[in-house]
Amino acid sequence: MDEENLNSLRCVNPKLKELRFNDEGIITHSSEEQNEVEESVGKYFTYFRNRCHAEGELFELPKLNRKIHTTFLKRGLIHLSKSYECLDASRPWLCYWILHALELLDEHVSDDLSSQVAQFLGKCQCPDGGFAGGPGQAAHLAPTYAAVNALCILGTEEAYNVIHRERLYSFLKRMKSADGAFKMHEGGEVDIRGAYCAASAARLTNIVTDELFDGTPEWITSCQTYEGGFGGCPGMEAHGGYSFCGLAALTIMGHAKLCNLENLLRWTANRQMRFEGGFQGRTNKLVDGCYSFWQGGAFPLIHMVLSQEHDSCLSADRWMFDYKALQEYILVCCQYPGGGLIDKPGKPSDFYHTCYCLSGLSVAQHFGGGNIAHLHVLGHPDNELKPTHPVFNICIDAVVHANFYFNKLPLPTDV
Ligand SMILES: CC(C)=CCC/C(C)=C/CC/C(C)=C/COP(=O)(O)OP(=O)(O)O
Ligand SMILES: [Zn+2]
Repeated sequence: MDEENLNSLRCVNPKLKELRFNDEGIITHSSEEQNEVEESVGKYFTYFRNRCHAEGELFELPKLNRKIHTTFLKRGLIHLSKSYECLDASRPWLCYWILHALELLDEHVSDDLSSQVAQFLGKCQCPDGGFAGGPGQAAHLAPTYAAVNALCILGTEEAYNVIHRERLYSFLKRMKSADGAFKMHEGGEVDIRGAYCAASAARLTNIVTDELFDGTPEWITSCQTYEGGFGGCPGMEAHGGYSFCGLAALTIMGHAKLCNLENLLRWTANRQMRFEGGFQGRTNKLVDGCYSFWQGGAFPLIHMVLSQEHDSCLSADRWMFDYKALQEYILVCCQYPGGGLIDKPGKPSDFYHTCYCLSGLSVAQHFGGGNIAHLHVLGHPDNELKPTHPVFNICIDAVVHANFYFNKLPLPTDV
């Protein structure tokens, strides 16, 4: 199409009316948005630096406002505002997001509240196994993953005993298709989240059998795209959320090498934004604090597998991503003054972003060099979070404790 036609098309098609010109040529709608984000993020960095200079040495360190985030989180465990009504089918998720954020901050939940949460999650468990988004709803793999994670974070005998392992196993088997993929719920969509949610819940509760994941690693691998990341299903666009699910599920199944890890590493590393320091979820999209974990969490997993093969080029001082820039984005741009963390400047806080921004911050602090031996806390030393387990995204001590408890129990007999 020649220049003249292109110009008239822009005028005719209302969807393209956002297109603007500048001296260098066309600015697309998405590059316009990218410019706006860079401008607002830039203001935050500038504001932070000016404030540091004004207030002197003591304030030169970006600080995690633990107190205000803790207050926000603890209130959410007891009371949710009306704006959370739309998450009525995601109630175990809310428990998980809040509990995980609190454990990262090393905040204690009282025995009484812990017991109330465990009992509530028990009400979300379905008679035929698995957990639903709320009491009386249908079992679904996503809230099942969230409920198992939340109960493992609580880590009490009462919480562990909520999980009916035999029925959980039966539910997971019912969700499995012949090609190795998992559907999210009875009659529901098949996508890579299903494989991860099933693998994570099964591994934590020690109900993994060869039969349960027969063909699953191959199906997951078929979701890797030409870009290097994973799509939700074969043929879909690569996305950080799906890539994490694919890689973490393959890791649980001991088959991470089935996919092309070099391509995945290149694609993931290139999703870190050169100006903002945070990650985008997919090519040509905007930075978002939650991808600090969905993308950032892939590095320790990739490191774990590749370092077994190429020891020398993956030593602790060969960073796979800019862990300082990620910490800076989260600390400077993603803390909401009223408590909680956010997607990007200008957005309100919510429990999802609080959970995944803090999870990403934990990864950047503890796994910047790939393995846990090297801690790099940007800013105030008090910013240090507990290390999250990059496979399950609950803290490592909670995984160890759950393994200790469930690995003593026998595998379920076929039901
Ligand atoms: C365990 C589990 C259930 C994991 C979920 C993983 C996850 C976050 C998947 C994201 C899916 C997706 C295509 C989002 C795009 O949203 P968007 O278009 O609003 O955002 P974008 O512009 O940043 O891509
Ligand atoms: Zn987000």
